[in-house]
Amino acid sequence: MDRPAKLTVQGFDIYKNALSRPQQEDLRDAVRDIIRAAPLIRPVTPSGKAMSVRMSAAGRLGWITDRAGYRYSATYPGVRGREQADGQAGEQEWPPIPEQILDIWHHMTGIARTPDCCLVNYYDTSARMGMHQDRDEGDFDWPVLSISLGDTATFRMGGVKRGDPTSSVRLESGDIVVMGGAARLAYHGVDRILPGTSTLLRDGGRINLTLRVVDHG
Ligand SMILES: O=C(O)CCC(=O)C(=O)O
Ligand SMILES: [Fe+2]
Repeated sequence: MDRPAKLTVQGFDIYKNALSRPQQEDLRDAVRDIIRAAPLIRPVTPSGKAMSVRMSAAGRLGWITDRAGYRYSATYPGVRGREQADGQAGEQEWPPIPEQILDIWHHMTGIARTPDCCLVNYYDTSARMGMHQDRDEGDFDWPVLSISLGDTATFRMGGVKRGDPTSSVRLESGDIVVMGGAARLAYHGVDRILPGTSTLLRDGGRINLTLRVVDHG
């Protein structure tokens, strides 16, 4: 994997076309394995509103949200079919972060430390994500790395204050974004998914992976 060309927009480092089609297919299959172990759930925000994005995670910690708040959890909050036929949420750990995803993190960031969380977001063509900061981690010196797979998204980037001017870029399958430095606490969100823009995912939609060092305590 070469170091792809970088475009910087409002402090967000955007690497277009960073992953080849075979790499994207390999990642797609790795994500399928994660989702098999920890099926996608549609989380609710602390106010009780269902998110349009569905989520899973891999790693030591997964980011979750429910009525109790936004946080990282060492266990999967959903109900797993086979072992949890009684309908009780389990005390099941998240699956490990696949090696090829860790390789991308190390290669793109140059950071030796392994991320704690690989959040998996699945957007169907009507899903979006409102403008927000990623601020549930314990240390904002570590960047967040994001990988896009499947249909193109319109990704909106702002500043560190809500209401700062924004601009948007199209993130296509195989693009990588690194949010570090000034952009680490910048607002960002996904305005929309452009249906039919990729053949990577059989049923369409978009997968976004975000890698984070959580570093609590
Ligand atoms: O889907 C994306 O590109 C961004 C996801 C995101 O901002 C997040 O999961 O915090
Ligand atoms: Fe985010």
